[in-house]
Amino acid sequence: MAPWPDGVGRRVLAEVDSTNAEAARLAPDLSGPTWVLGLRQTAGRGRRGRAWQSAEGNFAATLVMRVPDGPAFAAQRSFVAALALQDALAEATRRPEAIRLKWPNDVLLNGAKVAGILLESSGQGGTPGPLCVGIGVNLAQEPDAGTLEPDALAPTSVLSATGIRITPEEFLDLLAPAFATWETRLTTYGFDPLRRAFLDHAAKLGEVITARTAKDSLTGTFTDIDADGALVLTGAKGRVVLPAADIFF
Ligand SMILES: O=C(O)CCCC[C@@H]1SC[C@@H]2NC(=O)N[C@@H]21
Repeated sequence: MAPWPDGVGRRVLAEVDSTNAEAARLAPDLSGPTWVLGLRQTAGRGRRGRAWQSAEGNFAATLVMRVPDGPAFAAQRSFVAALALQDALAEATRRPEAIRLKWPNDVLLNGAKVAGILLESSGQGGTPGPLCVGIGVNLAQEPDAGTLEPDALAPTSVLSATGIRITPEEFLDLLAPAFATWETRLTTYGFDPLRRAFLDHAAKLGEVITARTAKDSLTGTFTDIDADGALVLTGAKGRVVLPAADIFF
């Protein structure tokens, strides 16, 4: 296992409402990037205002870090997080081929959702603050499918898919070094190596998928991720570039 990254802090809390909320509260007093791990999370937040259920034994943590201002810099950290999750889950499960990345913010194990990423800025009053990279992983239990939206991808957990038990603290020891490695690659070589690595592990590349944006629903072949991290679909309307969407398959 790689060592804990230099200069990165760690706070472990027995119970927290949301690690993203706690990270935002702590941010003004932190001197460097810090992981906030909640062993019990009572009001976990998912994307698009959804709730995130964090059952006992699951991983709920947020890395609070400073990035240059601008949405591109924040969005690149969701690729850092996804690739770090790919590495950490591959190490934990010893089944790298079973793990795929669902653009932009989910991780699949045997085709079912095992992890999600939620990026939030901790800024207040219009001033951007440090970025909160929230990560939830179903280590021990998956949510009851009946509690999810009807078109949500089926959930799974590391335990039910593989029989492997790993604690949140052990998982953080895998994830934090992996995140630091991808962050260093990004800041040293730029976004392209991350784009290529993501494509190597992307779910449904070359297949027909449906992407829903706030305004539209588009079906086409998932052909690429562009230099800004946007999804490229090719279909009846030609090549369509979607900076933000939810994808369904
Ligand atoms: O798939 C999603 O909708 C994203 C889920 C992100 C959940 C994590 S759990 C740790 C962190 N704290 C939160 O309140 N949410 C994120």
